[in-house]
Amino acid sequence: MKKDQNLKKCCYLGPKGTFSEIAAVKYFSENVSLIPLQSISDVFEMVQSKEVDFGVVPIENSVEGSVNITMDLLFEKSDIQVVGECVVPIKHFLLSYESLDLTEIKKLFSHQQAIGQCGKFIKNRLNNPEVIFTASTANACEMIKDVPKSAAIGSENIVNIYNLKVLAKDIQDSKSNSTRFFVIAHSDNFKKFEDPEQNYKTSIICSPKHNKPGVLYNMLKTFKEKNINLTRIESRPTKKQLGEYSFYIDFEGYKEDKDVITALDKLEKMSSFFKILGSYPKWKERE
Ligand SMILES: O=C(O)C(=O)C[C@]1(C(=O)O)C=C[C@@H](O)C=C1
Repeated sequence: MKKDQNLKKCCYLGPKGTFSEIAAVKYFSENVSLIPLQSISDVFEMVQSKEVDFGVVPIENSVEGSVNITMDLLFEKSDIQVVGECVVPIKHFLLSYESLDLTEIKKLFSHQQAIGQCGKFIKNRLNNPEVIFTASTANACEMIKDVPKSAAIGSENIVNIYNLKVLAKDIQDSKSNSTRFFVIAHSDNFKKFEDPEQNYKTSIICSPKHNKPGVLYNMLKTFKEKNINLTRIESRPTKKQLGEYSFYIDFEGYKEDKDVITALDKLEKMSSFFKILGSYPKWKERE
């Protein structure tokens, strides 16, 4: 990656070799200087402090669902805007510094999402190893260095960085396993998108004001009335009281479109908490 003084800076969950790094490279190509950090929460803090221009964080996986820490930080942190999305196919490799038979592995290290995405392989092919969750897949590869009979789950990219042996390839349960990432920026650095030809998506969070029959139905009806296509709806507990939820909604459209403004105005009136996370170009694989 280039180290040019004039390049914009983008931080991500490191160390080098994570899927978050793959996402950042895929999204920005060579046009950014990459800064690996130790946690997703460090990425949010660095973006909030304006020390970097962008951060790349995982938001959801096709098998394991939402990345809760990212969901919660999007709720909590102010001055953060979602300015982009990127989808990365996730292929997991079983890696070690030793040449081991699969059944010899006593300790298995990886990120919780990666372990979840390889659940069937771990159950069917390994001999019930102790599973240790790590801050990232690349961090798992660092951690197994001095642990005998250990292995890590990580990306193909990491094999050469750490000089690892590949014990098994493509071990994810689903062949179409993929993770969606958000590109975040400080609101002050946010430049309005002005390409009318682009297809945009918008992400919001809202918590209904009242817990009564039909509340969610009425909230969602506002989108139907304006013919707005929802692409995702997820809930997270508000953490205030059992049974109270915030809804994370993604839909097609730009936050300043006339119909979107009308729908969101209505929705805000029904909400005790309401936040527009941002509008961003819908992800398209580049040729
Ligand atoms: O640990 C990594 O390599 C990451 O970039 C994190 C992460 C995640 O949190 O979902 C990203 C993509 C994969 O789904 C597995 C792990």
